[in-house]
Amino acid sequence: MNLQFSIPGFVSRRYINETKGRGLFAEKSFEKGELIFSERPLFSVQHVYNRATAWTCGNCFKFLGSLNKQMLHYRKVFGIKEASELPEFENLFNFHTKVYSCFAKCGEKYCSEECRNVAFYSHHQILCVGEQTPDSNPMYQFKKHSIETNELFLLAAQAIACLICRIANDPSSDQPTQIKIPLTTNNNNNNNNNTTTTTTTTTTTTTTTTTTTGNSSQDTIIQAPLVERICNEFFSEYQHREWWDVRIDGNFTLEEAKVWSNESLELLRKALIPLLQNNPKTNNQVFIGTVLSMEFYSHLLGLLEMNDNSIGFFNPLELFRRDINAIGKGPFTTPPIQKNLKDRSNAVLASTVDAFRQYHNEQDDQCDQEDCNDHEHSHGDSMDDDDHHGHGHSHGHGHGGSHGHGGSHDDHAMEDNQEEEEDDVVEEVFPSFDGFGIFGLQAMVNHSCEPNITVVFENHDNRAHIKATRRIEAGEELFHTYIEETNPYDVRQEDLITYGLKWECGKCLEKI
Ligand SMILES: C[S@@+](CC[C@H](N)C(=O)[O-])C[C@H]1O[C@@H](n2cnc3c(N)ncnc32)[C@H](O)[C@@H]1O
Repeated sequence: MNLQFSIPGFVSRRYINETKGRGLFAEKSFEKGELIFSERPLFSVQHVYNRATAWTCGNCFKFLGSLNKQMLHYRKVFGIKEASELPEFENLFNFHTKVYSCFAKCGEKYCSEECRNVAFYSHHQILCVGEQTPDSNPMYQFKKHSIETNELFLLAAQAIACLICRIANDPSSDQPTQIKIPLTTNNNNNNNNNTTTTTTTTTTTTTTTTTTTGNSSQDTIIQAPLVERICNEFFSEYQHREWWDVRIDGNFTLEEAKVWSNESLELLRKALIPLLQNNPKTNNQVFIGTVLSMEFYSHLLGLLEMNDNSIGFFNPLELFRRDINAIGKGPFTTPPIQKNLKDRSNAVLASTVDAFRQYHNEQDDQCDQEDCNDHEHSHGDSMDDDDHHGHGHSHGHGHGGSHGHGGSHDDHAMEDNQEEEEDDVVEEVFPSFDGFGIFGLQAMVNHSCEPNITVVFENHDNRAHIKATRRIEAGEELFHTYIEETNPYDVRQEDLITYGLKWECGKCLEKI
């Protein structure tokens, strides 16, 4: 995790004021459509609901295999026994990756050895449940609980696992020192001066006793300057509050958030404590007590909730299906494919297309029955070729949609989507990848209902590309939208309440 707060000559982070905190600013002018910067997430996960129906690499999220392998995978998911394959021909959306299994055969797949290694050594070795794990396994229980309550716990576990891996692998981490972890609320910390209006957790290895200061912070013991650096860089650099102070909306109550967090942390402790005690680098009571405390966990969840971004891009099979049938406005194969190839391809795809259509109908019925406002992951109608804004997603039950900070789906998003006709929507049969994560620089971008940037995933992997939606002058602040900015004023204000603030961009001031 290398935090980066500027790209010299392109963008830099600046402190604005107490209300807004910091923002990201252009250091040079950018033309409409120009790439401002690209970045990979620090932590990221695929939405659970999306896992069976978007078969992607567990590290970079690229769709796995090839068009044919994708199709065979979904046939297996739906129990379709058919052997026909797509004909070979040059297609814009054709691709080939290898498929590697996790070392421990837990079911996770990767597109390359490099992706498998990166995921395993950065966090997966801590979170992997292996093959044929009994239901009683605490990590299995933790994951099950996250799926049933809130997927944000999965992202938090990944962040904690990354921290543990870094400590465990750092050669200097057995040199104890005094450290301060700014866990308490920080909203408006200055750019370089990371002062918080808070008390901090002070640690020393000279004693194992814990004392309480006048401000209820604890003197605790943690080893290693590395722990300090990691915690400081993370907690000082991003806004955070306790999770239940960040976003409680119609999807879950404050009480639920507290109960779930307690249950979740208890399971995580059961899973991780034996592991931490087994490694001399991490076997420190105070370290364990701190990173697995409710104070740490609730702030970590709050930090993730306040700073996450959605990640989404099309399934190449869907692009292929649209391409051969000239559906939507995407780039089509040139020259157009011959009719016999098109017919053959459609015939091969037919059973999987039918199975997905039925699946989407069942999902929609279930949503209707449950009167659920959680499943913004619409399969289709909101997904036309040009506008993938607001492809909201839920972080499991009750997380209720992402902050939706940007997250246009792919390279078609830069077209003039404002001019898109309301009814010009294209059915999405093969589901897109849908996930969320924390991006170091994007997390510094503030909201406006008149954004000047958009986020696209044009490589069809987790690398976010930030592009200008209009000409941006040097020195201007970059804004993206956390909500569906095309909604009317009242709806936007309602949506913004979940962020605990009222925004006053030009559009809102004029009540447009
Ligand atoms: C993803 S962070 C953006 C970076 C943040 N300003 C910082 O200093 O770390 C989101 C938080 O920034 C603040 N924020 C974002 N846009 C804002 C705006 N237009 N006006 C005021 N505060 C804003 C809110 O506190 C929000 O919860």
